[in-house]
Amino acid sequence: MQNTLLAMVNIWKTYPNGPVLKGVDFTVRTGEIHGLLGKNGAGKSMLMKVLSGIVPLDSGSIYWRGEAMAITSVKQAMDLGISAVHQELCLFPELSVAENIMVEQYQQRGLVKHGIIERERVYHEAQSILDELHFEIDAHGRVADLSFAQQQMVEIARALSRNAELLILDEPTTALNEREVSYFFKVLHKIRQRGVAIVYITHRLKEIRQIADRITILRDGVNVGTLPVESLEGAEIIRLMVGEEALGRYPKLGLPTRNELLRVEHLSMGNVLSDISFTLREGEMLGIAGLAGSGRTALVNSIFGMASMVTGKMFLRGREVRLRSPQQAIKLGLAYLAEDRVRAGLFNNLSVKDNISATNLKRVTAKGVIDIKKETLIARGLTRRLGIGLADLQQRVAHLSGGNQQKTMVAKWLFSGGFIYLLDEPTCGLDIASKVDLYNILNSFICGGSGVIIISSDLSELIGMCHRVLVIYQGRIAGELEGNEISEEKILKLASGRE
Ligand SMILES: Nc1ncnc2c1ncn2[C@@H]1O[C@H](COP(=O)(O)OP(=O)(O)OP(=O)(O)O)[C@@H](O)[C@H]1O
Repeated sequence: MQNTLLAMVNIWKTYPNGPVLKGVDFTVRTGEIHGLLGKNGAGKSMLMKVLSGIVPLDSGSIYWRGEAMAITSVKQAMDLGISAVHQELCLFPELSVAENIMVEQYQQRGLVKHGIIERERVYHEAQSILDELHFEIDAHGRVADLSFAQQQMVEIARALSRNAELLILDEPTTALNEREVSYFFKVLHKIRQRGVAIVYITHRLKEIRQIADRITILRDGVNVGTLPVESLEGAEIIRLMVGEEALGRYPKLGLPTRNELLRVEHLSMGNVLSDISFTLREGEMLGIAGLAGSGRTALVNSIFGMASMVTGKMFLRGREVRLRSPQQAIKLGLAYLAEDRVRAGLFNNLSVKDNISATNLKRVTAKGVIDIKKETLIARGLTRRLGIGLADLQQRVAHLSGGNQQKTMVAKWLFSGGFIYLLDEPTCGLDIASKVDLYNILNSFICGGSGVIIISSDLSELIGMCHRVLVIYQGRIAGELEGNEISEEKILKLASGRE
């Protein structure tokens, strides 16, 4: 086992609903970046929870540097040198960067003298850790004032300051823009050069190709392959993840466009949006592209009645409307899947069924009483169509995998029964098969005469699925592309103000 830092052997974990990890073997070598892939619910996060001491295993063995270890707590995992950075960061926003990095190590590093914390030394030590990693972050700054990407760096600095030898990163680039991702990758390379191993969980195959040395693919709680990244074609990875040949990734429909559903005229909002005009027709999927901060999200917020100081006109099926609240928007047939939904829009302690029906109880209520049969039937139909892996509809949302929580959020809005769907980054966190499921559901909506607006930073998704794409640059429509004109090059040119 030369060079092997970690070996997890025959790991089992079962919940009342059934086994989640079924005898998984998993190894990590010193100083490698190891991609961990698999469909939503395959067991990736669970395997890492076992490794980082959050969840106890039922049976199996863990070897650390060749020695058998029973990892029974997060502290013990950290003491060994195993640190996880989760998607929901665990920082104190009101404290400084230095305090966040050092807070657990004051005693250990001798930073407390006569009961008083030596602030200057705290800042100095934290700054030298940040500088050594080439993170351009001021240790005096308040965490709440940093971007998400910078906060992630602070978490990583904190983990490395505790001498982590294995860093677990769970979908670390989800909230980063392209520039931040390329900076982040440089950081990961530097960390690897220090001999630290990284387990990198993601659904983005392109990233895996760029960054990983080896990959492991989990399917339904089983390791179906650990291989060097260059030995596998993308299609082969997908086949291993999904267990079958992947069907067409973008099932775009070419429907004849019909009546106008939505018309926006000269919409402006402070200095965020300026003179935006466009239409959406029945049977159409309209993409909105633009860099982070270009005004993409502000645009859909203002259409959904969530923004103030909006000027201009809006027409639904030819009739002028003034939307002043999301409630009013929902009533008139708009549905909005917001970008910041990650778990925030779900009631964690309620069942999947209750979460789905919460947006439109009227649809399942007769004479003031909820028709449970109808509610169950619709919820079951939606969870099946979206492929939400769950034992039963009563399962609490808190116990779903991240991707399945995401799909529940989508199901919830689909249930609301609108005819104009505003979707902000709808496939973020979904595996490849689930993305296709979602596209097919959207197709069924446009076939039924609805219209869909998708904001996405995934350009191949926009190119693959949309009939038209509006590109926003600094709050204005920089250009509109249609049919074969829609290409990555053109979108990027318009989005960066170069055309
Ligand atoms: N506390 C729990 N109780 C019961 N089942 C659970 C619990 N936590 C997770 N599970 C189940 O374990 C399975 C694996 O979940 P896990 O979070 O590891 O998936 P994942 O591969 O990380 O997926 P994703 O890509 O969606 O994040 C899922 O079916 C999930 O519902």
